[in-house]
Formats: sequence, structure tokens, C-alpha cells
Amino acid sequence: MIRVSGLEKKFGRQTVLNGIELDIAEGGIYAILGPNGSGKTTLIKCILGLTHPNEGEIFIHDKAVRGKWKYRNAINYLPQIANFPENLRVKELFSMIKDIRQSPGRDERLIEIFNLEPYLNKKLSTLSGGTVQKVNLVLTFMFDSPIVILDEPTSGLDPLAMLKLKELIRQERAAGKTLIITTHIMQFVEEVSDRIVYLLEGKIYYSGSVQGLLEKTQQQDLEHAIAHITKQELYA
Ligand SMILES: Nc1ncnc2c1ncn2[C@@H]1O[C@H](COP(=O)(O)OP(=O)(O)OP(=O)(O)O)[C@@H](O)[C@H]1O
Repeated sequence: MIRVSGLEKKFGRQTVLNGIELDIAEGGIYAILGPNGSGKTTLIKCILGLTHPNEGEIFIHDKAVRGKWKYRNAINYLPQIANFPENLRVKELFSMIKDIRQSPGRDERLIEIFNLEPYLNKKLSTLSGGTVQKVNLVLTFMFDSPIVILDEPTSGLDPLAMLKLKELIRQERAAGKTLIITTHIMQFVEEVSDRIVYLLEGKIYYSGSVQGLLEKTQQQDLEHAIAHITKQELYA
């Protein structure tokens, strides 16, 4: 469904992605992992066309996306940092987005899932970080799209919201969607993901199942497996 071929991205003299080859099949949950600054967000932004690679191509359904923008309508995206107009109230933001998309959306169900009813009349600038993230999640899941990309969706969420998010992600998978997720919460990855892709120093160090990585690293759990690789490769 998504194919990344020979992707290179430099910022000035820093090479962030250095020949990434990746195939993402239709349906399932892919976790993109890697240490801070390893290029996860940059890879996601290249897929979304928000960052232009220096080399390489990205194909969605076998069509190169370079220079195109319509394909993005098929992708729901949760950015790592959301920039909302601060003076807007939560319910105004939801209405505005529905107006722009000219679609009813399924915000009512999502507001209930994340218990946002008490905040609908509040201005976005007055919300806590975790509540802003819930608003961000409602916006992401409000419309139906075959591809969902979530950059650090767990950020700031309390345990109940985290459970709800996991349920939501599993429902999306059951509906046949393809989800790409970055997170540093390894328990979350172990619980929801079908495949993991581990980025290190601009390359894909590992792509496969969690179990496969545990076997490769001879570790008991994902947290230790990832710590083991990072220590070995970065501090060797
Ligand atoms: N617009 C930019 N200009 C210059 N450097 C950038 C830019 N965007 C990202 N970088 C650099 O590229 C590298 C990769 O950043 P990126 O945000 O993709 O990492 P990440 O794996 O998502 O990190 P984290 O886990 O901390 O979110 C970092 O060194 C970052 O400073």
C-alpha cells in the first residue's frame, strides 16, 4: 500500500534518512521506533508530503506521490505538536473542521470515548496538555480514511485515555485500515502493533515482528531489546 524507496533526507549537512526502503502492506498496525532524533517524524512527514526528500520516492497504491497532494485526503494524521488557534473553543474547532471537510464526521462518539463533554465550551488555550491531545485525537479519527498516521499519540494521556486509544486503534485495524504509529511507550507497541520498524542512524535497523526482534536480540521484552540495540549501536 505504501512503498518507500531509496529515501534520503538531509537538513543542511546532517543526513537524517539515508536510503530508507520500506514496504507497508494494506491493513494492520505498524510501529515506527527509534531513539530521539532518529528520523521517525521526518519519515512520516515525507510520506505526507510535508517534507521533501533529497532522494528517493514514495508510492501509495503504486503511484509516486511527489508533487501531488490529493492522496493526502486518504490519510488521517495526528501531528506530534498540534497548533490550534488558541482563542477558539473546543466545540468551535470541531465545527470548523467539519465545515472545511464538508462532512458530518463522527465527533460525538469520540467526544464520549475521551470524555471531552465538560471541555466543549472551553478555549483551547486553557486546556491541559493531555486534554489537548484528546482533542487532537478526536480530530484525527473524526473522518474515515484508509490510512491513519499517529505521531506520538500517547503523549500526555492518562491510563484511561490510553486504554480508550488502544481500543480505538484496534477497531480501526479491524475495519481494515493501515495504521502507522510512533511512540516511545514499548508496552503500547507490544500490545497493539503487528509489525515494528526500528530506525537507527538514518537506516532501518530492523523491520518485522516484535517476537522476531526479541529472538534477534535475545531479550525478554521489547523495552530491553530496544535498549540493547541502542546501547550496542550508539555507544559501541
Ligand atoms: N526542519 C528541520 N530543520 C533542521 N533539522 C531538522 C528539522 N526537522 C528535523 N530535524 C532534525 O532531524 C533529526 C530527526 O528529527 P525527527 O523529528 O525526525 O526525529 P524523531 O525520531 O521523530 O525524534 P523524537 O523521538 O525526539 O520525536 C533531528 O536531529 C532533528 O533535529
